[in-house]
Amino acid sequence: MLLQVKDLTKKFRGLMALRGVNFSLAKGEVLGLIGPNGAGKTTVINIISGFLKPTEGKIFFQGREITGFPPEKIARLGILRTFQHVQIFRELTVLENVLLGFTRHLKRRLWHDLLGLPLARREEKEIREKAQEILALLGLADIASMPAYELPYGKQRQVVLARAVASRPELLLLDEPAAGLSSSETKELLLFLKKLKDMGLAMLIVDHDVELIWEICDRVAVLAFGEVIACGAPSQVRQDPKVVEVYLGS
Ligand SMILES: Nc1ncnc2c1ncn2[C@@H]1O[C@H](COP(=O)(O)OP(=O)(O)OP(=O)(O)O)[C@@H](O)[C@H]1O
Repeated sequence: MLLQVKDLTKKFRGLMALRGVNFSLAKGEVLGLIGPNGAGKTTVINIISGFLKPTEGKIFFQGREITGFPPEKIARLGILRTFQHVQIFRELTVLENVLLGFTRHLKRRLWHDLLGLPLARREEKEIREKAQEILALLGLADIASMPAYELPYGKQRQVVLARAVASRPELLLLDEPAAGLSSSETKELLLFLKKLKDMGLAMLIVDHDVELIWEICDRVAVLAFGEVIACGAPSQVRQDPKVVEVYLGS
C-alpha cells in the first residue's frame, strides 16, 4: 500500500472532528473523499500532509510511519497537497511556474551556480526540456510563455497541478480542485486529472462535485460526522442507502 490511514481521531477542544478513520490507497490509485460540510475531509488532508497532528491514530506512507512529521518533510517524501485557493506566481509565465516545481530535485544546483560550473547550465537546459515535456503532455504547451495572471481561473488551476507534477510526487492530495470552476472548466479539469491518472499518479481527491468524483475515482470513501460510512467503487457507493441519506439525498 502507498498510504495507510489507521484509526485517525482528531479532537478540536470539545469537538470530535474525526472518530477512528481508516482507509488506504494503492500505488497509482485515485481515491475520492466526499461527505457533507464539516464531515472532516479537510482535516484528513491536513493531518496526512503534516499541517495538523492527530489526537490518535497513525499514517503510513510506503510502509513507513510518518505521523506527526512536519509538512516540509512529508513533501520531500513525495506527498504533495494543493489548497482550495490557487497558489500561483502571477507575474511568472506558465513555464516558469512549472520550473519552480523542480526545486525538490535541485540539490546540487546552487553550488554549481556559485562555482559557475557547466553542469549548472546543462542541468538548467535539461530541466527546461522536462518542463516543456510536462506542458506538452498536459496540453499546456501553447500557453507556456503567457504570464499566469492573464489566464482564466480554470487554467491557473491546471498550471498549479502541472507544477505539482514537475516535483514528481508519489501522491497528490487535492482539496476541492473543482471549487469555483464553471461547468465547462470542471469538464476540462476532469480531462486534465485523467491525464495525471494515466501518468500513474496516485491521488486523494476531496470535492463536492460528485459527478467529477464518480468519473475519475477508482474508489470513494464517504465521511460523515467524522466517520467513514462507506468505501468502495463509485457504482456501489452512490447506491448505498446510508450515503444517499446523509449526503446525496440532500
Ligand atoms: N482548526 C480548527 N479548530 C477548531 N475546529 C476545527 C478546526 N478545523 C476544523 N474544525 C472543525 O472540524 C470539523 C471538520 O472540519 P473540516 O474542515 O475537516 O470539514 P470538511 O469535511 O472539510 O468540510 P467542508 O466540506 O465544509 O470543507 C468542523 O466541525 C470544523 O468546524
